[in-house]
Amino acid sequence: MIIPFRKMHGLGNDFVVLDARRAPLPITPGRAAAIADRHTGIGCDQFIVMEPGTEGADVFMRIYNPDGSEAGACGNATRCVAELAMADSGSGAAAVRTISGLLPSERLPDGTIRVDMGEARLGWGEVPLAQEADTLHLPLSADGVSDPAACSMGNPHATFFVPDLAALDLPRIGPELEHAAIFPQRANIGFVQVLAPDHLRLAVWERGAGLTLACGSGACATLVNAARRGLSARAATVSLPGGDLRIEWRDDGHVLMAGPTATAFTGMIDLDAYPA
Ligand SMILES: N[C@H](CCC[C@H](N)C(=O)O)C(=O)O
Repeated sequence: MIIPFRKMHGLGNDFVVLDARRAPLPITPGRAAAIADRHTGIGCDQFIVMEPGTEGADVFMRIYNPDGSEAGACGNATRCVAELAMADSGSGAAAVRTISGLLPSERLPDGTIRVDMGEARLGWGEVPLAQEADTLHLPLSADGVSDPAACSMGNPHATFFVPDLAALDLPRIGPELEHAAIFPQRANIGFVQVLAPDHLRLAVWERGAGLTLACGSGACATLVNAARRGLSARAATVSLPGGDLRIEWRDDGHVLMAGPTATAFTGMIDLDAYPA
């Protein structure tokens, strides 16, 4: 089955996007992982399938990590899929549904996309954690980092506050933290340096993907955790290796994320060339 694909990214966090809104596609976790492989597939941080929208959504977005695991949120991909839905409808707004909820999105005058990423979930059972714990101070550490906060944006995030990001060996400590026993569904691990109350520098070791140039849900979780700790305001610029996102934790608990989208190229893919 030969079909078109679109290679997109949000600040370098890159995606292969397939469109299954008009007809279902034979996608399995194994085939998603094979297509995401950067040597034997097209290669991407997340594999995205657009499906028909339900219950007020213009589109349903299914998210696979390169290890084949399905994720409940992907902020950078949400902006990209919202952009595609808006281009199709000719409107300046679109609602994207994921397995975690409905995400209203809009194009801002400067051309960036702002997504209401929904409420940050702060309870230990919502992150989720394996046992009851104070999500502001988790009993977890690794070489050079300790005492993270945690929350969910529809996917699990831990946030370590560090004095100097450049001093950390993230490929060494990321995997052990991602798979720590306290995270029954693993977790995305953020490392943040607070530059100012309205400016955070963040790097994320992503669950199922490793180090990425940007993580939208991670930027949201980081801002929320920093504000909860009194280390930042409720709105800030989050600077990731791939660029900046503007994040706001609204008084109603919803988290707004604004940032760019880009299409790198389009092409055709033969799904039968990839093992199901
Ligand atoms: N690795 C994440 C999914 C992608 C998140 C990230 N790319 C974003 O922009 O939010 C997880 O397993 O929860």
